[in-house]
Amino acid sequence: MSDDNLKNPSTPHEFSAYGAKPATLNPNFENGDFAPFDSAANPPVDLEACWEKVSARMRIDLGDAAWRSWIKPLRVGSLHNNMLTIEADSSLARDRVNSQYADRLRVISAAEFTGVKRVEVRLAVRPQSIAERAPRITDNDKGSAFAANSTKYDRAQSDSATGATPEKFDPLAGLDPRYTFANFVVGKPNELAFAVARRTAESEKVAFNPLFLYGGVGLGKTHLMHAIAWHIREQAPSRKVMYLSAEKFMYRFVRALRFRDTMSFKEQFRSVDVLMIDDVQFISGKDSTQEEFFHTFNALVEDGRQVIISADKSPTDLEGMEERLRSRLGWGMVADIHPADYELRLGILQAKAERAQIQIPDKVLEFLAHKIVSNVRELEGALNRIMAHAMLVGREITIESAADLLADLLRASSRQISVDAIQKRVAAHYGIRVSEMFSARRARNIARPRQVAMYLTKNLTSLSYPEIGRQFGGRDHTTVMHAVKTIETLTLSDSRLGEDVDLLRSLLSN
Ligand SMILES: Nc1ncnc2c1ncn2[C@@H]1O[C@H](COP(=O)(O)OP(=O)(O)OP(=O)(O)O)[C@@H](O)[C@H]1O
Repeated sequence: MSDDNLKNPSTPHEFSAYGAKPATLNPNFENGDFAPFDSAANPPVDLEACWEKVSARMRIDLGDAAWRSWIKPLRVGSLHNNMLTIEADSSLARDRVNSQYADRLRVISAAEFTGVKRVEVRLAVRPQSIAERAPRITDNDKGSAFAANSTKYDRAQSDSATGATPEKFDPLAGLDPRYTFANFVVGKPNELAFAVARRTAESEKVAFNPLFLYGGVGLGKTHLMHAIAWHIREQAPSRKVMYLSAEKFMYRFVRALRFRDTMSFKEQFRSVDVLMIDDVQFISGKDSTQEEFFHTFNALVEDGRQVIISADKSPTDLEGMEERLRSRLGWGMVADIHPADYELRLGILQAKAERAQIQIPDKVLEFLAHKIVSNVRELEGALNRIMAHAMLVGREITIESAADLLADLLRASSRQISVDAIQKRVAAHYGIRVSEMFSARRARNIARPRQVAMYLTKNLTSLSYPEIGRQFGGRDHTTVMHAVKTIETLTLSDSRLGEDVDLLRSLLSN
């Protein structure tokens, strides 16, 4: 869709995947076997015209940059049984739109597809794009599990990498323009990561090498990585910065092997001033990619170039990563991003609502900050839904209407159990102080409840053994493993303990 089309919605829309076809026909019907849209339930709908309106509203809503990156390349596919299919040109783009903009697309589509009683939105990859796809990488390719995190940069690289000729490589294409330091809200849980990221971006000389940022899903690692790249690009344009996901690093490496082009691969990566690799855990268990990464890493660090890495775990907890690489990754500055606390969640909501210039009452923002505790991405998703609704109905949103709109998210969120809640509940049950969960005391009346709490944490949360150890006063992961095994065994023979554990589990789960 060209920008002109937006200004003039009557201009026929270039529909490259299918050729120019009448807008009210379903392009999914091949060989001229066209059927009117949704003939059973609704009158024919001018899909192109409706989609243009949706797209135009998304443009106003998201701002030009995000719209250009993510919405503009989408095509309207079909509308069948109230299911509107929107097509992206790659699975990376589809997943990204799905995770970031689907709610807003749904609400706006429901309003703009007039004449249709109800619209559900589904995102798909344009069939032509699937056919064009390069053969998949066999080295344990994680595929779409990672696609949601990929940027347009990845998509551009991936799409251009499908041809047989060496692709033109833009090392910074597709950095998300919203991911800047200015747009990053700082609070206790992320202040260290923010400070070192800023320092690294501002330093003319290599600051910490490597800088290793880690934290759970959706807590802002990619945001900080992009912010560093933006800052360097603006302040020191002569420095050569390369940013890419570890998935893409592997992709490019495998491709270089396939085209026997490893020399130029090495040259490309070793000639940069700053190398940024996002989600490095992706290469866990991928031995040859790790080997190549190890050599690239060493070459750069030895040559005094800056390396910046992000991952979902600390270097020592990266399972499936070679020991020598894990230890190198931990050599420089390691900074973690903790889950956002209430104040930070509220701050992020306020900043985002303010930027979107949409009035949401404080009470509603506070309600969201209390209820959506999983991660910032989900928090953003919830706010987007509320803002889209506020924009559409033009009425002030209340806590009740927010709760209705977010019923599914709130249910999922309330099922999440925190270590803190487990420790408090177990301590209360056994009549000990919560602080004993972290203490070094080994007396049986303290040690056993602590083991029960570790066992429940392993069972009711997704935390790893090392992470649990840290939450229990910095204990070693082997201590946690021992505790879990002990309780598992004891509950088989000690019915009293078995009952205690069952009771606690059900109290915590409901
Ligand atoms: N402190 C913050 N201030 C503003 N926005 C934030 C903050 N933290 C996270 N976000 C936003 O939350 C969303 C998710 O962040 P991001 O993609 O950087 O997470 P991530 O840690 O890289 O996740 P993943 O592990 O899935 O790769 C982004 O839209 C980002 O802008």
